[in-house]
Amino acid sequence: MELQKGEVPEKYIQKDRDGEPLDAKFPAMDIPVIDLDLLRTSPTSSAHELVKLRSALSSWGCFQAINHGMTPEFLDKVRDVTKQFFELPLEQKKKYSKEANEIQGYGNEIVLSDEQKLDWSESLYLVIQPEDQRKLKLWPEKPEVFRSILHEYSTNLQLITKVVFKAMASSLKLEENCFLDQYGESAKVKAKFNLYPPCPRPDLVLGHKPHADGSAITLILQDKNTEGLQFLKDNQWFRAPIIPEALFINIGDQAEISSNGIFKSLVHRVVTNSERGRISLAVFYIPEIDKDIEPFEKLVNESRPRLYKIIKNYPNIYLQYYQQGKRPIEAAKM
Ligand SMILES: O=C(O)CCC(=O)C(=O)O
Ligand SMILES: [Fe+2]
Repeated sequence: MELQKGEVPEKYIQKDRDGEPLDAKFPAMDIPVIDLDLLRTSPTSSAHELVKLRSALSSWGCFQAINHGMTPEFLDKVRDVTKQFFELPLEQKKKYSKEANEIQGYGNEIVLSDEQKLDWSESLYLVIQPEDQRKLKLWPEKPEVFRSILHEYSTNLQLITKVVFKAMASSLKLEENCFLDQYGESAKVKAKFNLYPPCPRPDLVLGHKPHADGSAITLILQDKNTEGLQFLKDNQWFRAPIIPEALFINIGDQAEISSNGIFKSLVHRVVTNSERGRISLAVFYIPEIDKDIEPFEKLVNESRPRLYKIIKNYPNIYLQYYQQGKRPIEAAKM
């Protein structure tokens, strides 16, 4: 259904709020801005960035990346095509609808039970890598530049994810390819375009329910004007600040496992706003499903025992646990 201003149907009203309205003004996260250019250059110039990166990923599990190789103008184009797609008449968007039991395509979140509270959002979910797994018939033809912009964005993210995984490894004093090798050359990269329309009851309704990502890492292009993303740390919600030219990068469960829990995959959610809608583009980097995902041996020692088992096909585990209302990463704990 298309979400409109007006009455909010019961199915969207969150019950287990802890007293506080969902749109309370929470503090902003204090996370660093990391310059990817400094990470690409000499070891000496990157040393300081690596310390910042390790500290950010072990406390907040996220950071903002600048000098990632995409211009602010290009990021605005990505935001524009996202907006233009969601502004198409519903009939046109439905041409790209998810088919039964499919996650790729346009629509609302998957409903797994009758009691499930619904998110105030629409999304378009597309595999972007490996290229031969793209389902082009689900890639919008309107706006006309949608496909070429997404292709260019995807090419850029391929380079960026390599830099980020190598830096994550170096910050842990590990061999720089260890994350990339564990996750495989054909790791899946999925793009999720989100629209959170204005909502008449932001105090009661969420744009995206609390969850941690099942990816290794997620790269988010945030709306330039409207905040909404929040992270839970020590039982308190914090707002993710907007830096228009930055990519917001967060750790998902699989990188928490590989790092033996040093990097944190935090629970996050998206709140709504009564005046303005919000768009975002989240890109998930998902290891090959037949790879063994487990803590790097060098990160297991007497002072830091092994916290996670070997797991395979985490997306499958994720769905089962999520369905039961449990945190999927529990399945991997020793
Ligand atoms: O909209 C956002 O900023 C983040 C969305 C998100 O957390 C997700 O799709 O997993
Ligand atoms: Fe997420």
